[in-house]
Amino acid sequence: MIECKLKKELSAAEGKMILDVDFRLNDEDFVVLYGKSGAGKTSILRMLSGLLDPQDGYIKQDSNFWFDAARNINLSTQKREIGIVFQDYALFPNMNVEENIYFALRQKKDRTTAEDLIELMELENLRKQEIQQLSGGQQQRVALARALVRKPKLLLLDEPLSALDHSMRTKLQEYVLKLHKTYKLTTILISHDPAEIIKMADKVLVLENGKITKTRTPISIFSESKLSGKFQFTGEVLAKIDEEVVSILHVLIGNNVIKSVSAKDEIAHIKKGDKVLVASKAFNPIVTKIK
Ligand SMILES: Nc1ncnc2c1ncn2[C@@H]1O[C@H](COP(=O)(O)OP(=O)(O)OP(=O)(O)O)[C@@H](O)[C@H]1O
Repeated sequence: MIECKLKKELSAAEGKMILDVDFRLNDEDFVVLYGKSGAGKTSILRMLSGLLDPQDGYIKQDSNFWFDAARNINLSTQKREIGIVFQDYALFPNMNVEENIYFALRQKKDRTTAEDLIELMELENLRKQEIQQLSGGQQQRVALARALVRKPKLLLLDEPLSALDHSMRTKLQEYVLKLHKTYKLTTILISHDPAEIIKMADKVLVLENGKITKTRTPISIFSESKLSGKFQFTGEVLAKIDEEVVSILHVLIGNNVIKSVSAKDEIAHIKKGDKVLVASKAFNPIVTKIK
């Protein structure tokens, strides 16, 4: 379990901002930090990893303190059991794939984990490749393998997939989930992409101006009503088509068929032939002249 209470004054564009957060993560949680640019998401990851010192608070992993302002405890990044991957791959350009992964192991000589990661991340054929010759997605696979080679408990991901195109991003999401499960990690991901968040996370911490304002499941965050559901129609389900993480309902309303996208588990109980109520959420009505 990771427990932390972090406080620090940051200099935001509009002036000073107090980052003041208090949260706890259970083992094997997959948590997303979600919020506007400048809300403090990266600062939280930097504090957890020992790259930025909080002014007050503590960070505790099980019974080990990584940081405790009151007792002057502040472990170096290397001594915290973390792996980090940033958006810019931060690999060593003068080393090949294998050397990048093995570099972190100089002290430990744990070849088994390194070899397991090379297999899991499907890097076998790229072992001797220079970093510059790799695609963005391949570089992030190397970065993920390198982050985990010392078997950390906590994986910190600062928008690692945001520079990748859609199909590469979808593939990398699978790799991240595979790593999360295989190594029983606690993972914190910064992401702005609702589809990615719904697919990956168990829990979302919403950050606004340095404070956590909501801790919820992804579905409840992204299906929150933005306006009252004034527009409501009843209809019959003609078809339900299951996609990767969502289901699409085809509903007959009057003489029209409308398609509605929902998270799979949210409408798991709905089947073809059911009568349903369709109500608008963030409704943006379109008006078309008919007469
Ligand atoms: N070491 C620091 N000292 C003081 N202020 C800082 C420091 N690092 C970052 N800040 C400021 O803190 C604010 C929050 O930055 P942070 O990078 O944590 O936000 P973010 O939510 O990750 O944003 P983005 O989504 O754009 O990456 C910013 O206004 C930034 O300028």
